[in-house]
Amino acid sequence: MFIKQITLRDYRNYDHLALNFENKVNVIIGENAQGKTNLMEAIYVLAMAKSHRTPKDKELIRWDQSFAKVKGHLENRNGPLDMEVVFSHKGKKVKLNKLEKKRLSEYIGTCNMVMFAPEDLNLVKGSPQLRRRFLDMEMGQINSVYLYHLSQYHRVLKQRNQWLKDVLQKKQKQDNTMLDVITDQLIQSACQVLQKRFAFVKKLETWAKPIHKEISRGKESLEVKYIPSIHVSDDMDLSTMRIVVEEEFQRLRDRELKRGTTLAGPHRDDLQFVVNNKDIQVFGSQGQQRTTALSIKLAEIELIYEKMGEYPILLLDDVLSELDDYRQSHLLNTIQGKVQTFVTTTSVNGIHHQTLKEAQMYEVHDGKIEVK
Ligand SMILES: Nc1ncnc2c1ncn2[C@@H]1O[C@H](COP(=O)(O)OP(=O)(O)OP(=O)(O)O)[C@@H](O)[C@H]1O
Repeated sequence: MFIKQITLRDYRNYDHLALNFENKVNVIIGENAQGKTNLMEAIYVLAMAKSHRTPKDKELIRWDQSFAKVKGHLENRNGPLDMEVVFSHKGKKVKLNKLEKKRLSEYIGTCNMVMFAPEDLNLVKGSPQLRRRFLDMEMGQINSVYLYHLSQYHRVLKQRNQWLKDVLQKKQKQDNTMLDVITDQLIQSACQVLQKRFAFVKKLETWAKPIHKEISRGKESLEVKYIPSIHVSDDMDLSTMRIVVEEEFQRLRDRELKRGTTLAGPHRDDLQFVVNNKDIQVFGSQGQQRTTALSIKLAEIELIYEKMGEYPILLLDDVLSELDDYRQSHLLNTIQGKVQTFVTTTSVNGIHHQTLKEAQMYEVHDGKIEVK
């Protein structure tokens, strides 16, 4: 899969932009605050209908304008494909081959993308929220059933939390039958989300293990574990899992009523990265944490290929210079010739690799881009 052309209209600091890309490495060079990340974000938005750096769609609209549009002309294994996302103050609209899709789940997943930005280097040592977001974004684009259950889960969770809060603040009478009904709905979606996350993490580990071994020059062995807040495990079938989750919610009921919030479930879970039997969030060096983040990203590329039969598009936003020569080479060697890649950098100095020498170069200055 690759993007042949992107058009932007009033997107961040771009008023109008139409740019053609090659199915190879495309390098976007520019000084700070010229629009490099904005362009990467726009490419990401084209596939995911939301930004990787803000949950607020309105921020994407150019200041003082009423809407922002991102359009792309792509080529996948089935032929040409047109994608379009429009953000306005009323909301967003997506179109596939000029036809509007009412549900985002019918749009997301058409074009797969892997983004590697400096904040991804925090995947290991950052907050659990970051790792959950990573799981949800990556799984959502290759598994629409997961996306469906996840959105159900969040919808019911919000409702349940509101109910618990209202009871705590005495705005609502405590009605246990009502709580039972909402809890039952929550458990149903929670078990679906949990089962799919367990399966994804297992696959991710299978791919990441050998990649990690190679980047660490055979010295380290990586394990990736899903850490649930409820004592369920990946060998449980759905009905066993359900019983365990139900019991946990029974046990937590009084505490939840006192605290006014839902205390366990997929929204409280985490991922753990273990290298040579040590949790590297706690014990890992910065280098080990980077190697792990890179292995996970490279594993994702392979996982998407396995699941979708096509390589995703790779976005490397200001991240090459954060990796040492060996990790850089490993990354570039892996993607060479098979993955359309976008790289942003303030300078190509220090990036020595054949791939970059053969890349298409673009220069960005104040929301305008020139092909070099
Ligand atoms: N909604 C918006 N409307 C207009 N301009 C915006 C909007 N949002 C951000 N900008 C501007 O876009 C500019 C470029 O931002 P961008 O994040 O793309 O920089 P960059 O080229 O990646 O720089 P760096 O190397 O520092 O990351 C910033 O000056 C910012 O003020």
